[in-house]
Amino acid sequence: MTAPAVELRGVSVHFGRTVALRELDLVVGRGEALALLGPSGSGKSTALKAVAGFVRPHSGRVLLSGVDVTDAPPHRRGLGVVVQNYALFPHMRVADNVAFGLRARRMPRREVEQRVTEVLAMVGMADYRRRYPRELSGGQQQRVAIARALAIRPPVLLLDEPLSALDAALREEMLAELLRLRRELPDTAMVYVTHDQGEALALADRVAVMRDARLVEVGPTAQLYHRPRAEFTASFLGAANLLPVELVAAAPEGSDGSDGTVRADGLATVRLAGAELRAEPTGPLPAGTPVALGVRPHRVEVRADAGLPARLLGVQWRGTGFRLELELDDGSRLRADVSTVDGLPAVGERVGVSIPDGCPLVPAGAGA
Ligand SMILES: Nc1ncnc2c1ncn2[C@@H]1O[C@H](COP(=O)(O)OP(=O)(O)OP(=O)(O)O)[C@@H](O)[C@H]1O
Repeated sequence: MTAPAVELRGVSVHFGRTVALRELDLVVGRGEALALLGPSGSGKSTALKAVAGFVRPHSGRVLLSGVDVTDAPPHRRGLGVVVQNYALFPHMRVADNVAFGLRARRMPRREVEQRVTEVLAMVGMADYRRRYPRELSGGQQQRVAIARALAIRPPVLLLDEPLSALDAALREEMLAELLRLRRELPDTAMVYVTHDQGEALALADRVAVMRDARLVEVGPTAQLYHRPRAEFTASFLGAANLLPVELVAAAPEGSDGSDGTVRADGLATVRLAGAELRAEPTGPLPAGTPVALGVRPHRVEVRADAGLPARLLGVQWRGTGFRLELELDDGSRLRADVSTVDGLPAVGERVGVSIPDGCPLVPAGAGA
């Protein structure tokens, strides 16, 4: 079996008294794209720097293709690195920026030429090789930075918020470019640091959610989106409403459902504001722990006449639709995204809310 592209084993990083990363275990397969997703200060960049060799772990090991590189300097790790502010050499032309790592490796001149041409074409910058970085737009500089990182044909490309300095339209364009690059380079693993869930969902095969220097949850992107195990994941990835519910009938561990507590489809029954709903436990729900139902705003239906009784607290127009703020009769607040407010009463009036069966059920406070 081939070794994974990247392996972090119990990696902790301290900066003075600050613990920036706490015993992180993470594996990235060959050719796999993993997004490190989390709020500011959660330790994402520190994890990436530990892989790159820019910070020294306090404890734990870093392996690349099965080789322990914990003590190796960055330039001996053979990785491609792209950071948020491009960091091109300002006094060098585009072609020389891209050739830098190849020359440092003493690659013959002709091959350097070929490789520079190849990677600049790959990022759509073939016509800009004689420009200086200051003569390029932000998006173009970032393309050159990616070309420079790819020039050495690294087995792993590390990207730290590569789109965060770009405006919204350019971000979209670059995201599409990165997706195309992924298809062109199926053997290159990517570790992608972002706080933007949209980027993580679009690019990653798997997502690792981080919070307060810890890994909260890691799994295939769609699984984390649809079946988060932690409350924090549900709220961060897809901005779910987290509604405290009462568990009426759950799956006892090892139950096949024959005792009548769970139906054959594995859904549990919960009570929300006096009504019963069916929900999907995404992991064990230890007896007696409070549980929360993760309901994404676009799955909430609001009508004038039917459903759970609620009050409409506010309406925001968002161009593509409306975001409603609601309060159920038990006091829980929730957001709903709807395409029209036709037929709904005014703010302050009573409405009916319906929540579909099958929403994920998580232990309240998990991942906190
Ligand atoms: N060189 C440093 N010296 C001291 N503290 C640091 C250093 N680098 C990071 N930290 C601290 O370590 C913690 C994790 O930082 P890190 O940059 O990994 O977070 P992040 O999740 O990447 O955040 P952001 O999205 O804001 O970049 C933070 O509390 C940060 O202040």
